[in-house]
Amino acid sequence: MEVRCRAPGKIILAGEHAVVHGAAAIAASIDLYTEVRISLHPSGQENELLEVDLKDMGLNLSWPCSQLKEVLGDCSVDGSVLVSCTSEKLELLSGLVAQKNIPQESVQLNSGLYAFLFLYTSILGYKPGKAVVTSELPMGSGLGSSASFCVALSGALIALSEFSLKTKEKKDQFSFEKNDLELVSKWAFEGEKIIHGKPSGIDNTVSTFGNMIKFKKELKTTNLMMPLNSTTPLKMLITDTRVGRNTKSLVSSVSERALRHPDTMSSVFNAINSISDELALLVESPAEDKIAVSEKEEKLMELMQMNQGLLQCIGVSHDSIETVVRTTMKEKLVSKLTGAGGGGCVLTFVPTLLSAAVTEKVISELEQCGFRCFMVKVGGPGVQVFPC
Ligand SMILES: Nc1ncnc2c1ncn2[C@@H]1O[C@H](COP(=O)(O)OP(=O)(O)O)[C@@H](O)[C@H]1O
Ligand SMILES: C[C@@](O)(CCOP(=O)(O)O)CC(=O)O
Ligand SMILES: [Mg+2]
Repeated sequence: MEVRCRAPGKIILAGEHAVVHGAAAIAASIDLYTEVRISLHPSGQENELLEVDLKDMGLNLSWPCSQLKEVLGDCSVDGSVLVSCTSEKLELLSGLVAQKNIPQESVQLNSGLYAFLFLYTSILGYKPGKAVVTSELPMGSGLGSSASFCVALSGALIALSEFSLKTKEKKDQFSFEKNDLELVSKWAFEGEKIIHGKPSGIDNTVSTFGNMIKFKKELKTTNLMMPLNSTTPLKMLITDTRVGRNTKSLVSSVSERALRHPDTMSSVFNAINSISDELALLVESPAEDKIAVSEKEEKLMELMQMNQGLLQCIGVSHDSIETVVRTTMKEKLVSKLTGAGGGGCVLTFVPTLLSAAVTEKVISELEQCGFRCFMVKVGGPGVQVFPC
């Protein structure tokens, strides 16, 4: 039995970091995907293995299923019942990965591998199988590679566990329904917790459901997730500064600053919340003629600019990000970091009437700084499963 599942990366138009502390944020899926293909092998054979092939990293690892069972213990496997990874379990998973002597330059993959082992064994138990992972997303650069990996993986695993419940004739008709999508997103969130420490849930939500969403984390009730219908297409240039960073440490540095300056940081988070609220209303507002479109674009750029200022003030900007902001500003274009910051990717809004010549000039200047630029389509589909 085999399935292929793909899930998109994302950009955050407003509200990163503040969303972890309860503010609203706006995110949209982009047309760059992570794909996970899983084939299950027949059980009851000798030397059964769970294999993972991270194609882009050239890393192929396997564990005997008997070893996984011995180390992780018996588990009651039911993909429809969510469980969180305990610190004891994480320790056991880290032991299983440590045995593989992963090269030093790939250690950032460790947390992804813990998430892989956790999700696979929690949803499918110790069934022998092979997962092949490929991704179009630059890893660790703010475009949500961790969430798209967790969503594509959870999607493939849920599809396989549901497939096994379906009658033979229906096996090639699988597609995710609303309940499946919610389950996929929740499992992916459990994976994100292993990678990020304290995710808000926005990345797995937008990667699962696609389009553009307004998201707000709720402590006591269900998170707010509101799809937004943008009335004008948004064109975004992405600049990858190629400066590596790690979401987990940036998120915890902001939390530490919030502990040191609770009132001040809470005012900043409130200001970011207002930016997200305003941006949500703006993208859905009608713009029937050219004047209305350009007024709307001016407002959007101003909101992005204010958000970048506040991100800088909470300590998550970086010299490379500021270089992109200054370089694009020469052509009156506005840029802001996207995702956790500290390097990674920067968004530049491309107004409808901007000439191709100016766009090319800006890209060329950014590339001379050693950055990589590309355009993305904003607001496409979320997770999709394809039977093989
Ligand atoms: N294709 C993948 N295979 C394995 N692990 C991955 C993959 N994509 C992302 N990850 C995990 O996610 C981490 C990057 O996540 P993060 O720091 O949140 O940055 P971002 O989500 O912005 O790319 C990687 O270090 C790795 O552990
Ligand atoms: C900083 C944050 O708001 C977004 C992180 O996105 P990324 O992992 O950098 O793509 C964290 C979160 O919301 O979980
Ligand atoms: Mg991430």
